[in-house]
Amino acid sequence: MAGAAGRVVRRWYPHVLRSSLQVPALQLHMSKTAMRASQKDFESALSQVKLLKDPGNEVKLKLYALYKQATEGPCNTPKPGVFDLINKAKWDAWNALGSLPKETARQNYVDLVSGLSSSSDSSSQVKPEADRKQPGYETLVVTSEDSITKIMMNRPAKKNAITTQMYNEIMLALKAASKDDSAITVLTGNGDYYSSGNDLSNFTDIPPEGIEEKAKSSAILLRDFVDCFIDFPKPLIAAVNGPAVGISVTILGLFDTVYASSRATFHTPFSHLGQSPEGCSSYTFPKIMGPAKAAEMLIFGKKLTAAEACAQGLVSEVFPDSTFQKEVWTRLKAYSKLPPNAMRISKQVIRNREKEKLHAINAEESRVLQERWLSDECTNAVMNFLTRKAKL
Ligand SMILES: CCCCC/C=C/CC(=O)SCCNC(=O)CCNC(=O)[C@H](O)C(C)(C)COP(=O)(O)OP(=O)(O)OC[C@H]1O[C@@H](n2cnc3c(N)ncnc32)[C@H](O)[C@@H]1OP(=O)(O)O
Repeated sequence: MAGAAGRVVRRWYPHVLRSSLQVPALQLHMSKTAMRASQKDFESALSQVKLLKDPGNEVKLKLYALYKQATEGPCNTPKPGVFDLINKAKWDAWNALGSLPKETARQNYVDLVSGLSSSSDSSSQVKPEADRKQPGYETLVVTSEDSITKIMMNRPAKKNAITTQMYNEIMLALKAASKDDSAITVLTGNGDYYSSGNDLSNFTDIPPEGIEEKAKSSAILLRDFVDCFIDFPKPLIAAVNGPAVGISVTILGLFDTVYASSRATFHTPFSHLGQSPEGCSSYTFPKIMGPAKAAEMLIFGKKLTAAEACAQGLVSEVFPDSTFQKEVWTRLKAYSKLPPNAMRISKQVIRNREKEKLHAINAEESRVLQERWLSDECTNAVMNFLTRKAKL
C-alpha cells in the first residue's frame, strides 16, 4: 500500500513542480469528530484520490503532508535548501503538522478526500442525465461515459415492471453495449424499486390467434431476452437500488457482479403466481447458494433481504442505502479503468464453458413456462393482481 500511495504522491507532485513556486500558508482543519478512520478507510481514500480531478496545489500539499504524517509520523528529515522550492514547500507542509498523531492525520486525510470526492461528483455533473441519454429508448435511460454504459430501467411509477417494449429495449441496449467502446455495462433501476419483474399486464394483450399464440410468443421473447444475458461479452454489473422481483432477480445469476442497496430485497414468488423459474435460475441458484436455499426461494417464494442475499452468494456486496449510489459509482469508475480486453477475456474464461448448458436450460425453462402461462393457477394469479385482489 505504501508503494501505491507513493505513486499517488509522485503522480500529483509534478503539477506542483511545474506550476507552484509560491505556497500559501497551510491551514489544516482537523476533524473534531470521528477521529478514528480505519486502515481500510485510509486505503480506500488512497484509491479514491486517483480518480479526482486536479484539486490544485494547496490541496495537493495538504494531502501530501497528511499522507506523510499518517504513514511516517512527524517530519524529522533535514530542511531542504532555500532554492529547492518544491521540496521546501513539501517539507514546510509536513513540518507544519507538528506532532499531530498518526491516527488524526489519517482521519484528516480521509475527511479531505471525502470532501473532494463529493464536490468533484457534483461539479462533474456538467450535463444533466437527460441531455446525455442515448436516443431511441422509451422505457430506459441509457448513457455511456467514463467507459461505462449504464442501462437504467425507467418506469418508476410502475416499479420498473418489465413490459414487452422494455424487454425489447433492454436487448437492444445490451447488443449496442456489447459493441460500444465502454469497458463495463451496468443495469439499474430508477426510483424506489430495482424492478417488480414481468409486467403482469403483458398477459392481457391477447392476439386474434388466441392465448396459445400469446404463450408461444412470450416464451420466444423470454428465451431471446435471457440469451442476451448469457452471451453478453463484457463485465455486466447489476446495481440493485431497491426491491427486485421475479425475472429481475433470476437473471442476476448471469451477472458478473451484483451490488445491492441495504434497502433491496430479492423475491421470486413463482408458485404464488402459478409459474416456474426462468432466467436460468433453476441451474444458477442451486449452484450459487446450494439446492436447499435455492428451493426456498424458487419453490416457496422466500423473500431475501440484501444481507441474506449477500450471505448466500447472490449479491457481491451490500452498501448502506444512503451512500449506495456514491459508493457503487466510485467503485465502478475505478473498475472501468482496468484494461478492457483483459476483463473480457477473464469473463470468457470464467463463463464460456457454461454457455452451451445455459442456453439449453433457458430453452427448457421457457418451454415449461409456456405451458404454465396457460394454466388456471397462473391465469387466476394474474387476474387477482390486475383486479387489485392480490399483491405480493
Ligand atoms: C413476457 C415474457 C417474459 C415473462 C417472464 C416471466 C417473469 C416472471 C416474473 O417476473 S414474476 C414477478 C411478477 N411481478 C409481480 O408479481 C409483482 C406485482 N406487483 C406487486 O405485487 C406490487 O405492485 C409491488 C409489491 C411490486 C409493489 O407494491 P406497492 O404497493 O409498493 O406499489 P403498487 O402496487 O401500488 O405499484 C405501483 C404501480 O405499479 C404497478 N405495478 C407494479 N408492479 C407491477 C407488475 N409486475 N406488473 C404490472 N404492474 C405493476 C401497480 O399496478 C401500480 O400501478 P397503478 O398505479 O396503475 O395502480
